[in-house]
Amino acid sequence: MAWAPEARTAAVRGADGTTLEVLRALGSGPRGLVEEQAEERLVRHGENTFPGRRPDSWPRRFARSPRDPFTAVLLVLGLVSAAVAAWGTACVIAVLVTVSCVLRTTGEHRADRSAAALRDLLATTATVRRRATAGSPPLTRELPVDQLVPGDVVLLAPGDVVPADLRLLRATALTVHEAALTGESAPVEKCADAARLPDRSGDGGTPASAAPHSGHDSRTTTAPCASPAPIRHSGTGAATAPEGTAPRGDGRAPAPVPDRPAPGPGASPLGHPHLCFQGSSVVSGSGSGVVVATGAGTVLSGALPRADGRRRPPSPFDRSVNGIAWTLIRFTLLTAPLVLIASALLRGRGLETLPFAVAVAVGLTPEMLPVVVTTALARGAALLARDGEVIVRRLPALHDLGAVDVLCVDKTGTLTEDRPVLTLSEGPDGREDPEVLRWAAVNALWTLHLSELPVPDALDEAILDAAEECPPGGDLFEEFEGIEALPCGPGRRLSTAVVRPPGDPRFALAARHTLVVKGAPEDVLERCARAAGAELDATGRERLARRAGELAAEGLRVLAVARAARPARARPYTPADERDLDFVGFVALSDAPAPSAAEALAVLARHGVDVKVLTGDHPGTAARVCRELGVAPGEVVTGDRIDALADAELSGLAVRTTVFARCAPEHKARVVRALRAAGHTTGFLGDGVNDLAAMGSADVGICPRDGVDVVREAADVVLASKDLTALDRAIVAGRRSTGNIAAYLRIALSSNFGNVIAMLVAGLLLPFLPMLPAQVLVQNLCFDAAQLALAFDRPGPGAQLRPALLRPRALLRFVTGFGLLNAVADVATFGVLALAVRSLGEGEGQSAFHAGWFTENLLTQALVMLLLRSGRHAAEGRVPGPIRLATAALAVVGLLLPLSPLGPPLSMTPLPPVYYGLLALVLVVYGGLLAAARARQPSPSGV
Ligand SMILES: Nc1ncnc2c1ncn2[C@@H]1O[C@H](COP(=O)(O)OP(=O)(O)OP(=O)(O)O)[C@@H](O)[C@H]1O
Repeated sequence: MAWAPEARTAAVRGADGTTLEVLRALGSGPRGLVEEQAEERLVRHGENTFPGRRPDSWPRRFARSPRDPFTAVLLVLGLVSAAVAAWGTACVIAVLVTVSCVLRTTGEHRADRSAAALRDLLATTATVRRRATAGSPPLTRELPVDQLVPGDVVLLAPGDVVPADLRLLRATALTVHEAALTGESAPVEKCADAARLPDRSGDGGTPASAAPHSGHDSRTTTAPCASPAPIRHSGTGAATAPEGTAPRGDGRAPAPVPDRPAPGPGASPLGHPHLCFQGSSVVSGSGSGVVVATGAGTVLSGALPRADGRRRPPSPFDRSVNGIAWTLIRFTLLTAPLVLIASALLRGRGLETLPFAVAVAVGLTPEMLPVVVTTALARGAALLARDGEVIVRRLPALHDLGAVDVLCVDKTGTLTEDRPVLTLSEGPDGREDPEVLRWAAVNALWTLHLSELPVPDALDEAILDAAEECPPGGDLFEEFEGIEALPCGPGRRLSTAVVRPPGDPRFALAARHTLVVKGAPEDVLERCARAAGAELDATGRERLARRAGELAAEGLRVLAVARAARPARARPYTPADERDLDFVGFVALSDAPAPSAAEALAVLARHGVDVKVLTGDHPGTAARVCRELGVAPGEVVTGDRIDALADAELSGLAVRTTVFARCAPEHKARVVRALRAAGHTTGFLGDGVNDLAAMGSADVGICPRDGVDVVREAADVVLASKDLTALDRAIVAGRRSTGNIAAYLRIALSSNFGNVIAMLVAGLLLPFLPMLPAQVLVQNLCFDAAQLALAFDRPGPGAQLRPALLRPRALLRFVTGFGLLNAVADVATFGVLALAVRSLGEGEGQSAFHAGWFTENLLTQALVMLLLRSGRHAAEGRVPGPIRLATAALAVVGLLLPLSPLGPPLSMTPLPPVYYGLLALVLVVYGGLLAAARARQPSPSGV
């Protein structure tokens, strides 16, 4: 990977020397900066703006605008005209390029500014430690990420996006995802103390497990990671080492941590286990670090163009709008040589036809497409944001949202309220037993207390609420002391708390430890060896699993509870210790369906969106919830079954299936990929770290505003709440924007195509050029200005009923059909003109012909805009403001320009009045044919 030298220097500097040396070099300490110091640094270093978020200035954007492919084509045509000294054509092309660049730059600049304002609404915060004055104690508070400065001490927890480049001061089982930087999908272990990491670089680092321990629990904060992350309690009497130092097993004063040697100049700082980089995300564990680089100085900032280019596969927007654009460009580039060859072969003309050929090619170019696309999408996004319900983080995502025909959602919190309430606590014999709830509560309490989860787990909170009200009650904090927690995590469906009776920490190892486990019945039961004092054999396990299934079929969320007593030990616990357990019983919780979910699902179905539920929960629970919401669950497919299928088999199954249960993150991602492979435009709505992979695999990632940071950063669309009704409105808004873009393409391309054919026919039939290059280009300017109104149109209801995807083939068919119709109208006009100008002399006759055709072209364009705007309903319904104004203006210019003082310079003279009568006749017939052909067209969403 290549990064900016500045980024490399800052990162390498952060890796260089001991932790204390780094802190000293940064003028900071483990207690964080003083507020005044931080303010002064903010002025000096500037804001820590996330790379890629700094909007470009207008002039810079304008300077870049000719890089757009359509503008580039126009510039090439302009240069060709200048090369053959066709200065008129070259000048008009220059005007055209300037106008389109100014419009596009202004549109994009405005869209960018409002997108930046929207992103500010979602401003991610970081947890920092700062002091009010040098003598005051440190306070931990949330700070907008852009306010971070070098030297700030930042705390990290699962789900956090690392807000700047950090040198770790403390790390507890910390693993981070560095895919944004390295493309590596597996989480990477990070450690504050390089010497304690497993030896990966051959520098003699000592694994923590080999470190000596004192007689009491020496649970330090810098041990290496295990997966999933064990979370250590620092309040068990262990001497917690001051940050930047290594705790000693002998209880003496901590010693400075020996560090790995710094990498040489030019070496990748990414290899450092004690550096965390902006843009990576915390998967598990926790930690703190001092900021070594912010803003443009971060490694991500230096590597962004490459990182960005690698991240996103082509979206539906790229495939449709961009695909169409490139087809048109190829076509346009072919036009000029074709015209030249045809007029040379058929009329024996030479290079003098070049300006005309260039003008025809320019006439074919929909140079306003980028302007219309940006305006239509930005307008749709702004309208959504105004209601405060939906924020579109990436403009093309609005188009993609409109194209979504399959929406994958999780169950908890989307279809249900995620406010579980305990309904049952029963022992192995099926009888009510409050003891089961008590053990579940012990697990919940210490898991919540010891794990730094991004959001408290709703199941744990519900269990604690129920335990408080349930006799014998008692203070669970006093009853046990928590030592360690292995929480649930992506793909892990159980949690374990290790507890012991409270007592003097010096005798900690004399007491026994109890592992309290709760989680998915299948996962807990397979780790149980006994139930109700007797051995648990396969039959017993099956009976209990059946009971769990019965409870789940009632729509309850079922958790099995188990425990095991173990001799006390200092060594950390890992998932391997979750075995040989005593089954205690089941707790079950009800989670009511979300009030608006049933209605929202029905509306989505009416709008042609197939909703699929991808949940980590029990198949029975998922199926029941779906039924309660009026959705037939059909056969539920579980994660195990997904594992057994090849990609091609999964595609077929995924399309047929509505509910997927017991899904780990990779199952959700595979299902999403399978649906895309089957040709569906797939959206994914999720809010947890375990949804990240699926979000990245979907065409559109959607996340509620209170989702964890890393998921929100990955999402294309953010919802104020996890409400499917709001999402439906966003989908409809996306379809409207796409409808407008499609209308522009249909109208611009079919009239351009028709004109080009007519010009070629006329060029071959007539002894003179049917239109002078300047006329072609002025006409083009008028079309462009009028067609901009399409970005502001309100498409008819037909455009919102089905997923709207621009399909190049369907568009091509449409353009060919309607273009030919347009050409027929033009050729009919030739006949009319021939009649009307018959009596005029040669020169005047040509000018009158040019004027007549100019007027006809603008009038037919106005007619096309009215009749083809947005589906068959448009022809019947009300014509909205901007279109009415634009078409009226076109008609006025078309009728009056040849009569105005601008007429003669453009070689146009007034026509005899009889022409207007005949023209009206042609327009009426053309309008009738157009409306009839439009009525026979399939839905506008297909274009
Ligand atoms: N706090 C917890 N303690 C123990 N087990 C849990 C806890 N939270 C979840 N589980 C178990 O893990 C399973 C999967 O949880 P996960 O969070 O992946 O999905 P979910 O919340 O059930 O559903 P969804 O994927 O729809 O959000 C749960 O069904 C439950 O059995």
